[in-house]
Amino acid sequence: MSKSLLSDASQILEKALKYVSISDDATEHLKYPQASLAVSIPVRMDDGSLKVFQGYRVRYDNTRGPTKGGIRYHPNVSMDEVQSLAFWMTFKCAVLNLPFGGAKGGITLNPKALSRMELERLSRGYINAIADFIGPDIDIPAPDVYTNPMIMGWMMDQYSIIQRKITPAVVTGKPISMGGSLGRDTATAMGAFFVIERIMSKLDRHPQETTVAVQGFGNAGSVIADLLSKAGYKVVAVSDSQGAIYAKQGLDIPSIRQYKLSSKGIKAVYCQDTVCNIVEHESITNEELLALDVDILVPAALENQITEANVHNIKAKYIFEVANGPISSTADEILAEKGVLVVPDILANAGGVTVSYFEWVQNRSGLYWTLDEVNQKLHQKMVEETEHIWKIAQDLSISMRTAAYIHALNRLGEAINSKGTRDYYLNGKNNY
Ligand SMILES: NC(=O)C1=CN([C@@H]2O[C@H](COP(=O)(O)OP(=O)(O)OC[C@H]3O[C@@H](n4cnc5c(N)ncnc54)[C@H](OP(=O)(O)O)[C@@H]3O)[C@@H](O)[C@H]2O)C=CC1
Ligand SMILES: O=C(O)CCC(=O)C(=O)O
Repeated sequence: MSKSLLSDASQILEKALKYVSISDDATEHLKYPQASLAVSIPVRMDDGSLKVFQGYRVRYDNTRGPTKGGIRYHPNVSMDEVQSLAFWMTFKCAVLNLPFGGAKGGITLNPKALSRMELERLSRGYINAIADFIGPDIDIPAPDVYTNPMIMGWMMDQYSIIQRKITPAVVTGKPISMGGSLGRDTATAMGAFFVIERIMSKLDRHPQETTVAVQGFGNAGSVIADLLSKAGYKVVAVSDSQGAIYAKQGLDIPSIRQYKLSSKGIKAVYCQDTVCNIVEHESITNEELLALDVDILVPAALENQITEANVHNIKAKYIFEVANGPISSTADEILAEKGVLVVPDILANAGGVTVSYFEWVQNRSGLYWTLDEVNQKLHQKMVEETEHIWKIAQDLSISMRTAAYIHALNRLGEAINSKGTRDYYLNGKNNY
């Protein structure tokens, strides 16, 4: 039987726990998701038929605060995937020292096959089904793959209808007009950019002589490609679910973003559309993109993209995991042996949840920040935690991933131990 994604994801704990003195109770506590909810969501389709979709929400651990994590709409969503994503959120929030635990949600579907009205009914139906499981002090959803501010707006509105009061802090990543934060739309990539810049400067690498390939061209991938190319990095390849394009001399990212907005796939750029100023390039596959001889590889699509099957083809020197879980645990070990520097998801993509935290704070205080304030605070947090993790990795001669988990485990272990044993004596009420 193949290993579940969650058991593969949690392999890292064994490595990190060797360096951390936390109690056996705390260790045991972190092995399992605290609460996992599976729901059926009936949706009236535009043609009058009824379709039932499967949805999930998992709260992995709430010791450090209400749980936090995005909602994914994708055909591959399963309970195992959502539990793994919630596990990563727990450690990510601890790495960034946010007052949150980890959660994640998802619905199994291809959202591209639904009309806007069907999507809205589905999103509101999902909130009806999970309303008792979430809340501004309990669990706070946000966007992830194939969800966006519009969907977050519907979800916040539906929750407010159920509660009979406007409750903006129940969901982050909302439209600005509904209490969203400035800078949340670019936050995942902006946070990753701050981490990349800090690590490249430590390694004395200059943008102009650094080539980059980015897999995935959505909220995270398209913005990081743009930020890097504007900073002078040579972004030579980008991709989406349909395929990739490559240009040795570097791609014109703003034009490709513009082109992608018109909802044509990246590969269609190859057909030399005259409206965009796109440099000469060739069409390659996603698999070929991962194997390019570049300095930096940025997986920004889905999990398990680099596994035992293709890890030996990887030529990049540095990998920044903007996607969650793009490297399997076995591949991660092989990359470490090859001397590839991997900056893990729980640091590299934590800008999104960090600005979600800022949004939650703004919603609760009623005071809203400028874009500069948001980005300055984001910069400060990303750089501070990058420095901590870099130092742990250097001091102990271990990978950045193990260092990041050590950093998170110290914070989580302390919080779990501070709570004592009261959780275990609440007569079944320990799942709030
Ligand atoms: N949004 C956020 O705030 C955060 C996201 N992340 C993580 O970043 C990753 C990307 O999320 P996000 O950008 O928000 O998602 P989006 O839905 O905005 O974009 C996903 C992108 O990935 C592409 N894609 C899908 N499947 C594949 C595939 N098999 N190969 C290559 N590309 C593929 C999509 O292609 P197409 O355009 O053709 O559909 C799309 O360009 C995920 O792992 C997510 O969990 C992490 C932290 C925060
Ligand atoms: O913004 C958030 O709350 C969560 C974002 C997310 O899902 C992630 O970091 O993977």
